[in-house]
Amino acid sequence: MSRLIVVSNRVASITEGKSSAGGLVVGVLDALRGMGGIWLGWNGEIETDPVQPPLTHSEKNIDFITVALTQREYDQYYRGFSNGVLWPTFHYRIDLSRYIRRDYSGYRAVNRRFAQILTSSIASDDIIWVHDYHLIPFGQACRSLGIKNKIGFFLHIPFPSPSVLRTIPSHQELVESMCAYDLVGFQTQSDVQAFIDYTTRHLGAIHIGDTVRLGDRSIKVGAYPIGIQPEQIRTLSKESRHSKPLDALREGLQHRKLIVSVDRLDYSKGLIERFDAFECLLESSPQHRGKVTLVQIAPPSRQDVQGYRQIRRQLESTAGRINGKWTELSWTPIRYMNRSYERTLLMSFFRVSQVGLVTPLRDGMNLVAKEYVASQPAEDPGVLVLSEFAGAAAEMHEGALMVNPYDVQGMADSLDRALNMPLEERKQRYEHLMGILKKNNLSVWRDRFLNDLGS
Ligand SMILES: O=P(O)(O)OC[C@H]1O[C@H](O[C@H]2O[C@H](CO)[C@@H](O)[C@H](O)[C@H]2O)[C@H](O)[C@@H](O)[C@@H]1O
Ligand SMILES: O=c1ccn([C@@H]2O[C@H](COP(=O)(O)OP(=O)(O)O)[C@@H](O)[C@H]2O)c(=O)[nH]1
Repeated sequence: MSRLIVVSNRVASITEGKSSAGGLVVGVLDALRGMGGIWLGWNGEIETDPVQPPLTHSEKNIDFITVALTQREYDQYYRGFSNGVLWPTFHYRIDLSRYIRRDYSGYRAVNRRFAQILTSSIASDDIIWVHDYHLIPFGQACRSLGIKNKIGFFLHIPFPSPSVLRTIPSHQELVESMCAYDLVGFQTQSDVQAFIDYTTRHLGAIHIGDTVRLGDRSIKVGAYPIGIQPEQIRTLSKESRHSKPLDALREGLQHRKLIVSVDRLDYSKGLIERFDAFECLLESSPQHRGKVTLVQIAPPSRQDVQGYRQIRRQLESTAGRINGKWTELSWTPIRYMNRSYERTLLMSFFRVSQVGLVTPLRDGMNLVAKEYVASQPAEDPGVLVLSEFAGAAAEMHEGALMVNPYDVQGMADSLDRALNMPLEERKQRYEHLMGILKKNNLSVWRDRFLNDLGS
């Protein structure tokens, strides 16, 4: 049987119970656990010495091959081009993008290095599944080393419209390199369409059915929205019901209603607009004052990348201003926490809340939206308030209360509606959403992608 080789920038530690913030790691780990294989990627370490050989170890049915980055590789590949250019541009924040030619060269060099490492572990019938924007040219690097295996690429973040993508000076080379894959998968149909638009308009590719033809290459393209394991999340959500942190949360709330939000501290997540919307709710619906608390969990992320420190400062000052204005002796409106929690605990927080507030300005998928619903008690479910710009909106728009995160008053109105929603309507929405989550769970995502890659 052919083996699965997963290649991604971030590699999870499989240690049970260890928290890992970030949807890619959570999703890929669950997918690999199911079938075993190899996982190649960065181990999160930065070496001061020149390039170190890769480290290997096995845990359960997964063999890990991990690589430390040198400081220069980290600066150019991860901090520079991946998170200083690709991330902001693909999330439509071209104002935050800082293109430096040297970083782009470093980005390509790390992709070549990872491909080189793979050559010593690969068998001819292995299937290679490459993940995310850090590794766009990885497939091409493999091809130039003579690797002929099936290679699929899945982009976890949005693919921008051609006019936005073209702001990256090396856009053409980048997208051409995506054509070295046999299958290119995206989170939503609009991402697929944007890729087809670019390749047909700017590369002269031909689009026929589910393939794009460029020269002698034929690349399958499709939408593969990443899912979760709803039953597993449901079980997790009940596991910590007697834990100290949950007791502390309950005690602090004093029977008030709870709105909960969980995001990496990233400018794409719409945190400032969300805090403004919560304040707008307090202003426009006085009956909620003193009766509802917003808990925002926001673990710091990529703090050495430009744009992230600034959003952190802005959020601290927004939360401080709102709390300064509205706090009473027995009530703090926003509880803002810059730390990560284990998923088990997060799911239990979701379970005791009345509203899950997920309002990114752009997001590839947003697994938190799905986890929120799966954590709810069927007999008294909370309401998901969801941004139309999250990838999850394509599947969840009928069951969630949809909002435009740029419309602060609109979000406040939806919060008011969610907080007052009758039980019957909440149950109907929940049942509908759970049906979708079960139908397109994480195994379906993995199997659909791998079947299409293998066929
Ligand atoms: O590895 P980091 O730089 O610390 O960042 C964490 C991860 O963030 C992004 O996650 C994305 O994948 C999710 C699952 O498909 C999706 O729901 C979410 O919308 C995306 O933003 C990033 O794409 C990963 O590569 C990072 O590891
Ligand atoms: O303190 C935290 C915050 C987040 N997460 C997990 O990290 C993932 C975040 O994925 P999402 O797709 O929502 O966004 P991303 O961070 O990948 O952009 C979800 O599975 C969360 O449950 C976690 O385990 N602990």
